[in-house]
Amino acid sequence: MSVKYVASSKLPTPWGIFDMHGFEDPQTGKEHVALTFGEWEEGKPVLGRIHSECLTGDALFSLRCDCGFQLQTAMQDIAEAGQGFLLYLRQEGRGIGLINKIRAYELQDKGANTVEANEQLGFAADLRKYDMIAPMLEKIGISQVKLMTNNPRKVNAIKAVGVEVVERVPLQVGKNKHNEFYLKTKSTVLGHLMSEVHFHGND
Ligand SMILES: Nc1nc2c(ncn2[C@@H]2O[C@H](COP(=O)(O)OP(=O)(O)OP(=O)(O)O)[C@@H](O)[C@H]2O)c(=O)[nH]1
Ligand SMILES: [Zn+2]
Repeated sequence: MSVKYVASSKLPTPWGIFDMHGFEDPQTGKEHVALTFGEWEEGKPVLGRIHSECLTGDALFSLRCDCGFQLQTAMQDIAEAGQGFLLYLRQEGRGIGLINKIRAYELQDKGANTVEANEQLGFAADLRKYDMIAPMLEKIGISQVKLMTNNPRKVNAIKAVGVEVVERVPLQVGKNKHNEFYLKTKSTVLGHLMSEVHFHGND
């Protein structure tokens, strides 16, 4: 199995007190985190987000993408719903890593889109893997998920590792003038489902 559960603690946030569970992947050396909020009956679908690390958006307030806004909104929505989970997966830059993402941003500053930049660097558009989520979800007692995402390919990749996704919940936040082209590329090239109507925040 790809990841090992290590320890749990409380995580107080502006939206409420989550429980935080740490996992280690001995093969990659990556440390992944699961947050849980409230309680659920085993076997019932649970609202949640499977979030890929974006240091720039999640921690450094970048407006180049929508990651930080999605992270905050997901945590807020989970707390408001009274129950839910968030898996924070350490696969920065869709799996190419932080420094390569900065290289990709440099190419994007010169006109490439997010996919072209990856390809110019010799990477596929999306190198993420989801095999670690099955043991993480099992540990926190979840077998069926209502997944907050705009990415149907991610839904399929998650189903492919044996997780039942019973519903896709759109998570369209954070559109601004710096990420307009990026979000457009995600919807036209990467297949993300974005409707103009749902965008809000930082316009
Ligand atoms: N290589 C690369 N990675 C990026 C870029 N912008 C954001 N990322 C990474 O993309 C990942 C998030 O993936 P997204 O494609 O934004 O969204 P998603 O997870 O597929 O779908 P949602 O669930 O709708 O957010 C994070 O790991 C970010 O670090 C970029 O321009 N180039
Ligand atoms: Zn981002």
